[in-house]
Amino acid sequence: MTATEPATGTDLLDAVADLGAALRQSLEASTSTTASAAQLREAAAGIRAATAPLAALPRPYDKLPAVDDMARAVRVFNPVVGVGSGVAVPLDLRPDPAGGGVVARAALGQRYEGPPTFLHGGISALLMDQVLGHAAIAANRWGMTVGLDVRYRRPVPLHVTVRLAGRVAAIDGRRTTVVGTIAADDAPDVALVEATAVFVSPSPEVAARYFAGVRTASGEQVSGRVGTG
Ligand SMILES: CCCCCCCC/C=C\CCCCCCCC(=O)SCCNC(=O)CCNC(=O)[C@H](O)C(C)(C)COP(=O)(O)OP(=O)(O)OC[C@H]1O[C@@H](n2cnc3c(N)ncnc32)[C@H](O)[C@@H]1OP(=O)(O)O
Repeated sequence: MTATEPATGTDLLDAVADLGAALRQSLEASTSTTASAAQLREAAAGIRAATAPLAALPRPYDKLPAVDDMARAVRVFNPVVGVGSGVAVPLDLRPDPAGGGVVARAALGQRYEGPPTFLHGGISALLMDQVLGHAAIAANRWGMTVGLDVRYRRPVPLHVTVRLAGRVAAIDGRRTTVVGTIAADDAPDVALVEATAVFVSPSPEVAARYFAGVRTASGEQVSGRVGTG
């Protein structure tokens, strides 16, 4: 069982993951196709037709999806790790066997392009925020990001397997400092991106104020207890 893998293989979860994969294929194809204007319009019409029945059955945004598992920090529509998200990679974060922290490998596609043939820097920051956040959670230190420092040493190539890693560097009260890198998988010691994030666990009063209205699919209030256990 991994940090980001959903708890159970239900039919709904399988379907959510299947739609997520189709959405990602669609986004990738739309950013890398040479199709004609007529072909693009036909695709747009088909996608709109497929979307309408989903949009007719909305879920309130303060009600968590039935497929989420907050106790294990599994969020199925998370924009980085969520298997149901069209914009997610999705990253498959696992405990780092080299000791401490978490690690994932992925090849990033053209839908994440910034400079031609390279990853968008904002996407690197997004990925690092999530990876470092999971490293904090893996150390039982869930918190909200209060600071994220990203150093872009070299551009991250698209379509090449990269290694994304994070580990807790310091703990101070409710503050957790986490460091991490993005590197080519075949040169893991040469950081292309270096990041440091500070996560702060909200005080109980603040957590209650922020999340009091949030309910799980079965109607339970969401507690501040988030972990990977
Ligand atoms: C019931 C909850 C369930 C949730 C379940 C989640 C499951 C997750 C699963 C999977 C995802 C995992 C991965 C996610 C990755 C992405 C994370 C994000 O995108 S987070 C969104 C962006 N971040 C914000 O919107 C924060 C905005 N900031 C705030 O709301 C507040 O600053 C908050 C709540 C974080 C802290 O507020 P205070 O009132 O509780 O605490 P104060 O007293 O201000 O600070 C506490 C300590 O932290 C230090 N601190 C505060 N800000 C700091 C900063 N910028 N740098 C350094 N230290 C700072 C302070 O100096 C203080 O330290 P001293 O106790 O005095 O030593």
